[in-house]
This record gives sequence, C-alpha cells and structure tokens, in this order.
Amino acid sequence: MPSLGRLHLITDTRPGRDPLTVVRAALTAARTDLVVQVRVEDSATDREAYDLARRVLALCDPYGATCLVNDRLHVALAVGAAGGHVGADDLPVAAARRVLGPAGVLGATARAPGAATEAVAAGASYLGVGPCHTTSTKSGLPDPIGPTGVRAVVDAVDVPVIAIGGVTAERVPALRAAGAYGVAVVGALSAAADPARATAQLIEALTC
Ligand SMILES: Cc1ncc(COP(=O)(O)OP(=O)(O)O)c(N)n1
Ligand SMILES: Cc1ncsc1CCOP(=O)(O)O
Ligand SMILES: [Mg+2]
Repeated sequence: MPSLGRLHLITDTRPGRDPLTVVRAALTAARTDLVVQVRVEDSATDREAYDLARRVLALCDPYGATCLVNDRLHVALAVGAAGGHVGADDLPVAAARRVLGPAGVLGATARAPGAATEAVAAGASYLGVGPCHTTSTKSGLPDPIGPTGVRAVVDAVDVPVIAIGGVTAERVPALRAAGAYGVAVVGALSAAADPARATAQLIEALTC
C-alpha cells in the first residue's frame, strides 16, 4: 500500500461552498501528498454522495492523490475509492474493515488512547484524532484535546495519527511536534481566499 498522504482535505458541502474548486486547487499544490475525504451532509442522498465521490476520484487520479469516503463505505466501494473513514455513529471499525477488505485504507476517529488502541486492533490503518482546537465546522463536539491529547494517542498506537479540528498552517508545527503524521482540514482550505496557496502553506508546515 502506498504511504498515506499527510494533508487530508475534507470536502465542505455546506450551502455556498464549492468543494470541487477547492479540491482542484489543492491538488495542484499538494499532488500525491493530498488525501481528499469526500464528506457530505448527513441529509445528502447516497446519489449525491456517489456523484461527488466519482468527480473527486476523477480529479485525484491524475495526481496520484488518494480519495476516501466518509461514513458511506458502500459509496467508497461503488466509486472505487481507496477506502473510507468511520466514527462513533458509523459502522464499527471491525465491520468497516470487513466491508473494505484487507487492502482498503480505513480511518477511524479516536480522541483518547484507549479508543485508539481498540480501533487499531479492529483494523484501522490510520486515526483521525481531535478536535485538537475549537472548530465552527462541526457542532456538538467535546472540548479540544490540544497537542497534548494528540501526543497521548500517538504514544499508544503505531499507525499514522491525523490531527483534526481547527487546524491551520500556524498550528501544524505544534501538532507535528506532538507526533501527528498529518492533519485533516475543512475550513482552512474551504474558506481560504486562495486555496492553492493555503494548501502550499499547509504542505510546507507538514514537511519542513
Ligand atoms: C481524518 C478525520 N478524522 C475525524 C473525522 C470525524 O469523523 P466522525 O467522528 O465520524 O464525524 P463525521 O466526519 O462523520 O461527522 C473525519 N471525518 N476525518
Ligand atoms: C469533521 C470533524 N470532526 C472533528 S473536527 C471536524 C471538522 C474540522 O473542520 P475544520 O478543519 O474546519 O475545523
Ligand atoms: Mg462519521
């Protein structure tokens, strides 16, 4: 399996956002370092998720970037994505692994060492850990865990830890110092005036 990209762009499909334009711009700057996670609103239909995932995958392929699908693993399989990401409201990790098969990339959400080791034992290939900082993108989340919370998970597992929640290029060094392999962002790219430039800044922070 090729190594996991360090910058995970999660699509923002809230009203008024333009996820495909952001994906196109990010790909030009991050190329194979980019993982695009197709995430749609819970109210979206499977057909809408499928159509977006197909279009994202077609954009990713020429760059050798990875496309994952959030929550809806049947959509991931249907479009031929590399895998998917599951959290507490989704399929359990072991079930998700059975759906994706041994070769699929499977991300799981964890914010504490215990849940993290369980997810890895159940077949997670990477962990999404957070929220690291406050975020306005998703409501109802627990308090941020900060770089210290990231470090606690990193020390407990041997898979890549992707820090999520309020991540900006300025916050990447502290997350990297805490052992994060990479970061996942929504707003840092979706709300950027120049998403290609913002992507380049995130990549620079992740690789220096
Ligand atoms: C990389 C990454 N980490 C965490 C999440 C959150 O997943 P989940 O807890 O299932 O919440 P939703 O994104 O489904 O609302 C993620 N998507 N990606
Ligand atoms: C889906 C999700 N899960 C934890 S934080 C988050 C949203 C992250 O968005 P942003 O990068 O805009 O803070
Ligand atoms: Mg989920």
